[in-house]
Amino acid sequence: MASSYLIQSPNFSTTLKLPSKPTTLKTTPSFLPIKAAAAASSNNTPTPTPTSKSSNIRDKARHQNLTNPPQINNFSAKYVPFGADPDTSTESYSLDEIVYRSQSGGLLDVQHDLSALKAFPGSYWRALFDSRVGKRTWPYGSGVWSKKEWVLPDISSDDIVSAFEGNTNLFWAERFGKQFLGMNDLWVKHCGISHTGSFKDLGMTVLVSQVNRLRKMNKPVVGVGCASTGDTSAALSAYCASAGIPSIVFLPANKISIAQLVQPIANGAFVLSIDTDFDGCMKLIREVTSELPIYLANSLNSLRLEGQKTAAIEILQQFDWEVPEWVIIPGGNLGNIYAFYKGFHMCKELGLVDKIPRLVCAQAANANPLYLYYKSAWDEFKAVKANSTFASAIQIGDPVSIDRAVYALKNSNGIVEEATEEELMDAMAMADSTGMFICPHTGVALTALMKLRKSGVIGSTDRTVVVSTAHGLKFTQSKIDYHSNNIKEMACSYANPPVSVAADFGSVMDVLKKYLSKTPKY
Ligand SMILES: Cc1ncc(COP(=O)(O)O)c(C=O)c1O
Ligand SMILES: N[C@@H](CCOP(=O)(O)O)C(=O)O
Repeated sequence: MASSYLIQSPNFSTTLKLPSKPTTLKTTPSFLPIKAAAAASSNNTPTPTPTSKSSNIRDKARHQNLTNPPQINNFSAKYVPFGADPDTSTESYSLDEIVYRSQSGGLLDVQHDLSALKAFPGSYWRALFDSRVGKRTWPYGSGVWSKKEWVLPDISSDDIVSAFEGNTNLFWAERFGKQFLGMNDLWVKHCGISHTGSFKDLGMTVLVSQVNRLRKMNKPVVGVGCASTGDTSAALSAYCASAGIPSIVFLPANKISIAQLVQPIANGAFVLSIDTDFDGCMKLIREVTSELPIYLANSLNSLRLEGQKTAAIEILQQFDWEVPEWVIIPGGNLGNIYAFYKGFHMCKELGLVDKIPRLVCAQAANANPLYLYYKSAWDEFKAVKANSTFASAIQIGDPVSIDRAVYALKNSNGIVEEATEEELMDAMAMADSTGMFICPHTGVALTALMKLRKSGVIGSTDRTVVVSTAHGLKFTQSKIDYHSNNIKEMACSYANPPVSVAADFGSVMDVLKKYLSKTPKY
């Protein structure tokens, strides 16, 4: 048998058996608790275990830290200019600084000390992450914080603001795959089945936790603000409300769904409805956050992407660390496509897997600046005026993360596709007819899949994951319009309107018989 050693996982409830002891480990990391740490620090005086009546999961985590104090932590992360050459660039910032842009005005990236993480083999990280799933140990019960060492290694668990987000369902789209695409290995990662109904929760737990820490450090942060097409504002306001931090949201008037609008209102955010589009709101929030001590929560802030990247790691985990061929993601402001790339790339870099999937970014044809750039063979990027789309959360013409998206696509042999309004609405209706209840943005991603299947780029047996970014219940009006055949110049080919019928037995029987005569096997 290969040499192995036993440690207890950081949630203290699972003993991990690791294949081999890392040879380059110099200090005992904070997540090598009880047995290994006790051996490393034999004069620890145990403190009494809190009784279940007097303690909560946060207290228990604190107690574990007392009995098993964090050892010298090798892991760290800092901001660096996005795309800077690590051999020549010396510019970097602590994550405790309030900075969103590099000196040259470019984007930032959170850079982890990979050499410290590499002291542990991929098998170690796989076993550690797997050991935390399905537990309620603070904060590791969260799908994001179960990867804490790769997200915000320095933050105290006490400062974390979490709704135990992540760990979302990876749904086998058996019937949709077979019926519409001739595919047998199609999966939908339901990131929208989440606390506030979208993938934004993954990034917002990280950002708001860091703000919580900054405020405890007396840094000048009076509130947190964002521009939003709906989902970012919902997540921001919920996490801020949970931590008692003021949130301020800039929304384009009449351009987001009622279900999305009511979320920040209910969570007590200061909501500004502004007579412009998302790009206009984004410009305003950037100006405002450079004048006032309001922390910027959009994905321009690279902290957000550290949380969002965990969805990619989770997909690999859910496939027992087998890598799918394709991952398809709807794109708007374009932070998420880079977040997914980063999650996959880290897993490869740190030896958890040996390759990464090909990424597809799917845009609405009415808001397609990335698609046009891709089609020009990356010749020249031009922002567009985004037109109205049922995929309203990606009605964005000047995406802040354009450079990140291009990097992700170039380094994953990626593709960009687009979906017209009719295509995305039909795709949504087709998926719903097989038992899903997806949002229009997921309809955009499914359209991209259908086109790539039709052209033969994606094969019938290719393992493919479509990322569903928001809950369908946030977008019911678009479904109502479609199923009522109430959309101008759209055939609504899969509409399924309700049948009005008189309240008598004969009339009900007549319509039922007519219906049943058309159903197979009757
Ligand atoms: C539901 C939904 N899907 C997709 C996206 C696109 O994500 P990104 O802006 O990171 O490209 C957004 C937000 O922009 C969204 O709210
Ligand atoms: N769809 C987003 C648009 C803003 O994106 P962000 O990721 O940069 O915050 C939203 O829901 O507001």
